[in-house]
Amino acid sequence: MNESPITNHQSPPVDVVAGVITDARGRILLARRTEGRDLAGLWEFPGGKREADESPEAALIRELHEELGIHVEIGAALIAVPQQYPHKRLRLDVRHVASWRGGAPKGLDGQALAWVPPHKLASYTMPPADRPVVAALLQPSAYLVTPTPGDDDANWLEGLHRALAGGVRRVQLRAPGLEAQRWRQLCAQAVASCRQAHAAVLINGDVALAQELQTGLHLRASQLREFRQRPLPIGFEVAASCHGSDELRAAEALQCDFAVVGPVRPTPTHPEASGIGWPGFAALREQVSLPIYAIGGLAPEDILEARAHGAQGIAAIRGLWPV
Ligand SMILES: Nc1nc2c([nH]c(=O)n2[C@@H]2O[C@H](COP(=O)(O)OP(=O)(O)OP(=O)(O)O)[C@@H](O)[C@H]2O)c(=O)[nH]1
Repeated sequence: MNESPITNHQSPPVDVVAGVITDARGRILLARRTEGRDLAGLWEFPGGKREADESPEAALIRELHEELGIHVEIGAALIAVPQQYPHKRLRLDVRHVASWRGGAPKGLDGQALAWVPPHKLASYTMPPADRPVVAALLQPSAYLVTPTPGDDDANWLEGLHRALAGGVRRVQLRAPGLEAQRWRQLCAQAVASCRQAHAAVLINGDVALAQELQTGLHLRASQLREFRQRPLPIGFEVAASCHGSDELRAAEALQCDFAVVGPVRPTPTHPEASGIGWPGFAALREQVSLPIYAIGGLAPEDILEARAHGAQGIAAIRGLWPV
């Protein structure tokens, strides 16, 4: 290691490139970091540091040849995660590997290799920057937050059906100020629709209703202080809205599955808040290893840019609600 032992949040990040190599059975290749290196023993996506004069693609091609003995063709970008570690900052730029030749990958540096079915990735201990990478591989890139229903509940349910038919697979049911009994009934119907579409569903703010309807729970930022432990058992998703690093750390301490951070851009729903922009988002993102959706004036066409700043994707009310 040649990094300074003194944490310097302003020091430029180390650029790291890594590849998602998938075999014909859909399994993903992980490599185990060898003894004597930083984060030894942890599993990671094969790759390494980019040299100053290299493009990310050239660096990844070189690293995978040196470490695994294969010649790869680089595919689509998955996510680039800015991450603060105690002694350094890095930006982990992860690409899919479209194809390779040169036979089966071999651990040429003496590193153990494992072909891992996607649903088992979470059981491998990985560095903090890899948690958002695994989430980007497995979880939805869009998180719909429902608008408050107007007078017509059927119309609102129809909007939800259309969003689900359009591919939304994670939904937060939210309607601040709606009368409790009406909202409970609407939620029960909405939960049934989400289940039918195999979409994850989280209820905003109301633990009792989430428990009753057996859904996930989305905590408002102001609720983070109310809980000392995860409010629902593992297996029921818990998420939180966060605006700064203290709230993100609180969400991580509560073992939230993911967070939502924004506004990236100013929005009509929160006109008082000026946007933090993508650099502001990335600066918060690197403080924790939680998967984080970006919110605030975003729509599906922003997902690629969101991923380039380490986001799981975008969360939106209007941007994901069919007109
Ligand atoms: N290749 C790879 N590196 C990762 C991943 N996640 C992650 O945090 N890293 C970090 O990115 C850096 C990669 O650099 P490297 O693989 O060339 O490691 P190295 O031994 O030269 O680095 P070191 O000097 O930090 O020990 C390491 O600090 C490593 O911990 C990952 O999934 N793949």
